[in-house]
Amino acid sequence: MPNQAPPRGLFITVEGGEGVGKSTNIEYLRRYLVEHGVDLVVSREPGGTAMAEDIRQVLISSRTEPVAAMTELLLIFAARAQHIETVIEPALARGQWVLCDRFTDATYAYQAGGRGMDPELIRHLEQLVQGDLRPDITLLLDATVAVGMERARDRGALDRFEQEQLEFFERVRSTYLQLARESSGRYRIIDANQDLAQVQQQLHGVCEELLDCWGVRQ
Ligand SMILES: Nc1ncnc2c1ncn2[C@@H]1O[C@H](COP(=O)(O)OP(=O)(O)OP(=O)(O)O)[C@@H](O)[C@H]1O
Ligand SMILES: Cc1cn([C@H]2C[C@H](O)[C@@H](COP(=O)(O)O)O2)c(=O)[nH]c1=O
Repeated sequence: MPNQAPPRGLFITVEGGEGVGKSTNIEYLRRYLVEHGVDLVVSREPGGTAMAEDIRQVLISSRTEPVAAMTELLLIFAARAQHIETVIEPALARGQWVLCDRFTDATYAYQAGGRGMDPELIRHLEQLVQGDLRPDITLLLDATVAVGMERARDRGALDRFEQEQLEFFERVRSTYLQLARESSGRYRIIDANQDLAQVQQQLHGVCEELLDCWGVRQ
């Protein structure tokens, strides 16, 4: 009898502005899903492979030379191409779930919303680099810019993106909220202003929904 391919894994992304709690809550999600038997790959963007992590360092390092918005955008998609081809696609094809800290919605929020680049340009690159690959579900951790930046500052030195003006982060936040409205079927908005226990209570509900969805796929 021919081997049957495993059902394709679920592609989950976590988005939000600086300091809203993505890393902290990805660890909560990872633990919950693994404890419930999910074969999971956790990754992040920019990054997720040795080469893409090198590109991440180039992107986030503070520097005196001004960085052209186009250079930034192309580096982000170069890292993404490497990440998709060597990590994300193979994992999904093996039936593993992929939980990724940021993906292309971050490019719409930061490069289009924050920097003012034309979203059509991002759509072209998205199609070129990703083909049909899109997240199945996106969790948006939404907090006010004041709350997120206070948490980011308490954590330590700020990187090149974190040194932007408050208006930049307001545009990033409103772009994320607009994306969530436009793709409401894919998005789950989590109120990340709350304390950690309350945030994780909201995430618990999403995890149950994800496991139900998994049951349907099996
Ligand atoms: N709900 C919360 N209430 C209070 N503090 C929190 C909460 N969530 C996270 N933190 C703290 O805020 C800081 C930033 O959290 P974390 O690094 O998880 O955010 P992040 O979204 O990954 O940040 P960045 O995108 O800037 O890397 C950490 O010190 C974390 O312990
Ligand atoms: C994927 C992606 C990321 N960025 C920016 C946003 C953040 O400031 C940094 C990554 O650091 P973090 O620890 O995840 O906060 O990169 C971006 O501008 N565009 C993107 O597509």
